[in-house]
Amino acid sequence: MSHGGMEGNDILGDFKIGSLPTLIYIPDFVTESEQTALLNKIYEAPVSKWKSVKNRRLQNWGGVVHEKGLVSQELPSWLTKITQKVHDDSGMFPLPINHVLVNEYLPDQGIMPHQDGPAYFPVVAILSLGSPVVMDFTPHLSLRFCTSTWTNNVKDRSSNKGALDIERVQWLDNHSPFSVLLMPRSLLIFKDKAYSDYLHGIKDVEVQSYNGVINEVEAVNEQVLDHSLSKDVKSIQRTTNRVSLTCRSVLKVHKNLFKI
Ligand SMILES: O=C(O)CCC(=O)C(=O)O
Ligand SMILES: [Fe+2]
Repeated sequence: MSHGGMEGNDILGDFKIGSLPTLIYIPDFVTESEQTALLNKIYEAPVSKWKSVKNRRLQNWGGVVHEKGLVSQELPSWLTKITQKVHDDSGMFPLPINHVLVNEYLPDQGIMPHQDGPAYFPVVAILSLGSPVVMDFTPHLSLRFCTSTWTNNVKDRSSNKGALDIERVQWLDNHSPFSVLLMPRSLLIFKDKAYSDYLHGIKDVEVQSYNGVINEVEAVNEQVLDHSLSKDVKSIQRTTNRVSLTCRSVLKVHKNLFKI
């Protein structure tokens, strides 16, 4: 099914940012009125739908994610409208999007650097609403480079240690931290290495610098429109809440808990 607007776009060609092959940033993915409609639906949900976690509140849609998969619940139609558009326009999801996490951050809240859980297929799309923020990506050394792992697993330590050290240094040379400015109504997608080799997080501060973000050109375009972006010092003042919709595909789906 096609949803207009993005037809004919070569997503990777037109919206890839930074040096990784699978990091996509699409500004203005939804309109102002779509943003308002989504926020209305999110805030119409009963208070019991919100779960408070450290430093933010969240709503879980699509079912409960366990280590062994998803005990699924149908997404409401106001959400499938957006997940279908994300799926079809991006062409980055081999499976339907069946899970959406809505995160709400007050201006001084963020999310610790983390990697998303193993139950998800390694691609994520984040729709940002409300206040702009900067998301930081930090290289995350895989376990095979950790000393304790190779000491335990590798029989011939002397010959393998050197090779592993070289590989480790090469890996670090190829992975640098970077940051992305997430403007309201934008969509960020990361997949494969951008998903597995980096932690992602948002600082819990009201003022953030966007100097050097890999999509800084985006900030320059938006300054005139968005008063939360200061031009001279390249900073964002987070004056309102930010609400994000994290869209993912869980591979294993169970219709009910008893079948797990
Ligand atoms: O709010 C965001 O942009 C990030 C959310 C996130 O990383 C997550 O839900 O795993
Ligand atoms: Fe995440």
